[in-house]
Amino acid sequence: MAGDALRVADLPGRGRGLVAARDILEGEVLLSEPPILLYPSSLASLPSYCSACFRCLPQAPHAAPCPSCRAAAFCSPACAAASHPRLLCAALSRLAAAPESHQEQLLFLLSAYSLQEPAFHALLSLSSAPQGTQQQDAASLHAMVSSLAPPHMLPAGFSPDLTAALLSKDRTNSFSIMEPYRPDVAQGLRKARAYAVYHRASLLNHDCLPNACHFDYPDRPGPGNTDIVLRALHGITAGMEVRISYFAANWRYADRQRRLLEDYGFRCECERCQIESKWKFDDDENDGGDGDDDTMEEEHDKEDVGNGGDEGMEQEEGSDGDNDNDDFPHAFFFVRFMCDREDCHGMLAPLPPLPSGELSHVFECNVCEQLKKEEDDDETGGDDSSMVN
Ligand SMILES: C[S@@+](CC[C@H](N)C(=O)[O-])C[C@H]1O[C@@H](n2cnc3c(N)ncnc32)[C@H](O)[C@@H]1O
Repeated sequence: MAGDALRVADLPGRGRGLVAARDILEGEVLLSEPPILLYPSSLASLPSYCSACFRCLPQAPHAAPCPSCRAAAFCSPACAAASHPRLLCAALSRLAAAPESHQEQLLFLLSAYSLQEPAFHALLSLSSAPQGTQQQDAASLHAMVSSLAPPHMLPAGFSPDLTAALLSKDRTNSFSIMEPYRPDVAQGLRKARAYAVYHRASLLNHDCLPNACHFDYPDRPGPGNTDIVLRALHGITAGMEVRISYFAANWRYADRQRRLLEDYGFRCECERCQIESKWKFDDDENDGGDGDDDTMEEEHDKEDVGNGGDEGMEQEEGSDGDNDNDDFPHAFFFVRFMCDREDCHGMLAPLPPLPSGELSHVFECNVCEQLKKEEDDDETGGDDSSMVN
């Protein structure tokens, strides 16, 4: 049972995290949960995605504009009835006049201040981002929310301090729900359609060699299309922490460290970082871009907990002839778990085991959704695989 797989634990040096409550099989679904907060990534994304479920909107006249704000649109009568955050709806028509650099945070704040209990409390209980320049904008963002939202709709407790506290939750705990993968769009140019915060998934800590990865299926039919689904990459022993990578796992050492320090406030000392910190690089390569795709984070610029950039491991490996195989003991991880489709940089997780416990040899990419069949491994662990679709 997916619900039995994880428990929350306090972990030295990492705050809370999710730990395997029992032995876990590779491919198992560890978590499947709806967001506590879901909000559009930008004003520009509104015409493309349903403002309730964030599926791609059908062409006019099948998309129904929100009767209140006329700026958002819904894909079905059910989504129109579900509507979208009430403060956001009330403010949306005037949001375009706000400075573009603040619009994303205003979308977050207006959506967060629309939350009811217990979701609002759950959001506030998440860990806070490190203090940074974005936090210095809290006072001006608070004033903008005050001017955009009708006073009678503002919740009890609305204050500059509460606004600052909310902002500190966003960057560290949000996942991007990305635009659909398209082979003709470079990974670094793909944008988020929405951001989501989760009660349990936002407790996942980072590892540069993760043992799990998450999937989104925003365009799948039926309910639960914005649920996050967490799957084990390989077997996990009871008591071990379950961790994901906060960005594409093939980012270079310096880029990973920079992102984790600036946006998540910690220095990664995982086994892989300890080895790669000893690698030698040309200065220009280690000073390279941060692989930001974001929004992502890419967000473009927002960091989020779970999507990545576009820097390739090949660049890292090839950068220095001194790094031989003894220095790179994790090669098999990348062969087995990184999608090799051009410009994808997704992670491959095995499909869930059969009810009998039989493990799957088919892997699914969490970015391009490609299925890849792993044939029986040869003794060298070579990449003996073929595409299923
Ligand atoms: C999405 S939250 C994860 C849950 C968080 N540990 C908590 O207590 O709520 C991200 C934050 O967890 C911490 N964190 C995540 N991975 C870590 C790691 N590998 N080492 C140290 N701290 C980590 C950092 O403070 C980071 O900003």
